[in-house]
This record gives sequence, structure tokens and C-alpha cells, in this order.
Amino acid sequence: MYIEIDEFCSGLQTRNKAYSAIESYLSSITAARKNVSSTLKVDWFGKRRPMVFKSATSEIIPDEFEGVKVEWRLRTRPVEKKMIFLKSATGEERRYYTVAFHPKHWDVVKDNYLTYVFQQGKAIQKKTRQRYINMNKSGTWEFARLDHPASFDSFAMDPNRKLEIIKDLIAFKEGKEHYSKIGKAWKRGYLLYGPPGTGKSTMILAMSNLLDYDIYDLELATVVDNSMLKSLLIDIPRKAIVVIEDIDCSLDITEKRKTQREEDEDETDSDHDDDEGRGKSMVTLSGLLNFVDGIWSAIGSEKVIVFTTNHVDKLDPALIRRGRMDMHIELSYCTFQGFKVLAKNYLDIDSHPLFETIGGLLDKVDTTPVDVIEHLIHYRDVEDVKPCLESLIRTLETAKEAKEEEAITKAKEEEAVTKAKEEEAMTKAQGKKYNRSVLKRFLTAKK
Ligand SMILES: Nc1ncnc2c1ncn2[C@@H]1O[C@H](COP(=O)(O)OP(=O)(O)OP(=O)(O)O)[C@@H](O)[C@H]1O
Repeated sequence: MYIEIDEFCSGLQTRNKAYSAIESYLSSITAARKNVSSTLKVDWFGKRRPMVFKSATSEIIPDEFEGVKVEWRLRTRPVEKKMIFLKSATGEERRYYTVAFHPKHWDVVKDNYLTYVFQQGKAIQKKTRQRYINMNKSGTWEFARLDHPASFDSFAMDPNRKLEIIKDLIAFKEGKEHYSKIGKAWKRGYLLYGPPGTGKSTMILAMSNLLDYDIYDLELATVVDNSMLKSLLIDIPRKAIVVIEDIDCSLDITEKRKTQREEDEDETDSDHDDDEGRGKSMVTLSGLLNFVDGIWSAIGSEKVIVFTTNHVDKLDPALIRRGRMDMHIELSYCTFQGFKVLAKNYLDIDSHPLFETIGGLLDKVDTTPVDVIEHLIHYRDVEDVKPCLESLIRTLETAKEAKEEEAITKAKEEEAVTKAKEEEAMTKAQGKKYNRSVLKRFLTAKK
């Protein structure tokens, strides 16, 4: 008897949890086998994780459970033509496992063995869990391994605010009972806003590392309509951070596409009423609101939703009102506190005689963390500390001078405008006076 376990759930692009559990379980028994003459594959994701051994495709992996002998095998089959858009990690092939056993053991396999394999696999996954970043493409999710060291420890921002955010995230992660008690979906929204280069993307990665959640980077520009949005959301499992970056531009794009489509439809004559796409709507603000806290928010749980923007003032207030985006986090220019974190990260120093000068300059000039990092990144050894800091100081001083010059020019311009306005007002007043005297003379003459 054979049981087949596909990598993806039938008809869906969702990864089959049974498949991943089997993969982990088999990897552990394969690694434990000694004196095997078969070909093994090995994946290594760095020092912090154990090596993962896998059997090559079609290699038989024997196993035994309560005296029942079974044989596992990894196989592939080509993707059906009509399903070609559903690509798995192996390109146009679909992977699946088969487990073979004598039919008389059906009950043991069905009732005990498979549960045992899934549980063991899940436990191993917990230990060796690899996180993924998922990106939407043509209505499905494509994934890549996520291995970024971003952390809150190395994130430059006001330490009190940072602590507040960390506490909030941890309270969310541990808040299952709380959410169920208050009858609210187990979700939390964060709005990250600030100029480019202030760490919005980096903070999302730090969140993912802290919570141990996968990232789902939703690019609205490629989501054709609300129904595609819905089907993408259905595929997002628990423990996920759903990100929409540059939300202001994303909505712009969808609005522009909508206008363009309406124009195109106006040009189409009535013979083409059945044209593909007609009657469908684009992703709309209400679609997004539904996603955040409407009826669709009931899809799955334990999700963090993050919107980022460089222009918070451009966003529709409905989208970001408190309760939808629970926490608004401003990421701004580098403060002295932030600089000290960066100096520790990049130069491994807590203090330096030049710190005071830098602190004074940072108070006066708007500099993003990424601009500061540009100077610190050249550090190789202790000798480089001073040149790195001096290079930063030079740039900050130049920026300060430019800012002062700009302020002088602006003040001069304002003075010129005020003077011009005053002169204009005076001329008008004189004109009125003149007109009044002419009128007086005219009236006297008439009399
Ligand atoms: N606050 C910060 N703390 C530590 N590193 C930072 C910080 N801000 C930026 N960086 C560094 O600067 C680089 C750019 O930052 P990031 O891409 O996160 O900025 P962003 O705000 O998302 O920019 P954009 O709006 O252009 O997407 C990153 O490599 C990150 O390491």
C-alpha cells in the first residue's frame, strides 16, 4: 500500500504541513543512519543551525515502527500544464513523498505511525526552524530563505521607545488568551513612518527575528483585484508578519490603474461586454480595510500587519486610525542616542572624545542612520575609529553650513517678499488716495 504526501495542498499554493514535517523527520533518521551506502544530500545554513541531511530523489529510506516496516521515497512529477503558474521550489516539478507498507499494517500506520512522524517532524522543525520571506507574484506566494541578523539590540533609536515596541510585540506573541478573552482577532497593526533610510525595513526584519515569524511582503501593484487579495490572504499561515511597504504609493498605483481601466472600458464598445476583467474591481481602500479589520481579518490568526510610508500625511486617515494600526512608530533622523548604538555596532566603542562634537552636530542637522553608517562602515580595526568619526564630523559640518546658508537665503527671500508686499500696499494706498482726491474735485466741479 502507498500513501502519497504532496509538497503543496491539492489545488492550493499552500505548503502542506505534513510534507514539511515528514521532510524534517526523515532528515533526522537519515542523519542517524550509519554504514549506509546510499547518496545523501546535505544543507547547511550556518553555524547556528544543525546540518540537514536529505536522501536524493528516489532513494529509499527504510523505517520501522512497532515492528512495522515501511519505506519512504521522495519523488517528483511534472506540474500539469494548466497549473504551471504554481511553481514550487523545484521549478516546474512538484515534489511528493510516498510511504509504502504492507496493507495488513494499515491501522497502525494510519492511527499511530503517521501521527508519530508528524509530531517528531514538528518538534525537529521547532529546533531547526528556518524562516522565510514570501513575495506575491501572479497571485501566488514565492518564498526565499530569510537569514538576516537585524535585531532590536543593534537598532538605533530612542531606548525607551525601543523598549516600548519590544514589550508590545512580546505581549502580542504571548497574548493568545487575552485576545480570545476580549473576543478580538489575534492580530496587531504597526504603522512605520519616516524618511527613507531611517530603518523601516530593518525594523520589520528585527520584528521577524524577535517574534520568529515569517514575512509576507505584499506588493499591491501586482494584485489585480480584491478577490486576488483575498486568495493571497487565505494562503498566509499563522505566525506571519504581513507587510505592505510604501502604502501611500501602493494605493496610488491601484487608484491610477483603476482610472486607466475605467478609461479603457469607456473606449470599448458594447460588443465587448464579456471581455476578461470586466466587472472586476481593483484593490480598493475598502478591500484593504477589510483585510485589516473587516470580515477577512477572520482568516487565520496570530498575524502582525505592518504598513510603511515615507509620507504619513498622505494616507487616508481611515486606513491608519488607532484600532486598525494599533501602534504608530515614527522612525526619524539619527539622534545622539541612536548614534551611540551605531558606534557600538560598527566601531565597538561606547564613548570617544569626538562624541560631544557629533552630538552637537546631530542636534542641528537632519541625518538619517544610513547616512551615519556610510562613515562607520569603513571600520576594520581600532586605528580606523578616529578617521571614521572625523569623516562623519566633516559631512555633518558641511551639512550644517549648507543648512545655515539655506536659512540665510530663505530669510533674505522672505525679507524681499515682505518688502515687495509693503511697497505694493503703499502704492495701492496712494492710488486710493489719488482716486479719492480726483473724485472729490469732480464732485465739487459738478456741483
Ligand atoms: N535605525 C537604524 N538602526 C540601525 N540601522 C539602520 C537604521 N536605519 C537604517 N539603518 C541601516 O540603513 C540601511 C537602510 O535602512 P532601511 O532600508 O531599513 O531604511 P528604510 O527606512 O526602510 O528606507 P526606505 O524608506 O528607503 O525603504 C539598512 O541597511 C540598515 O542597516
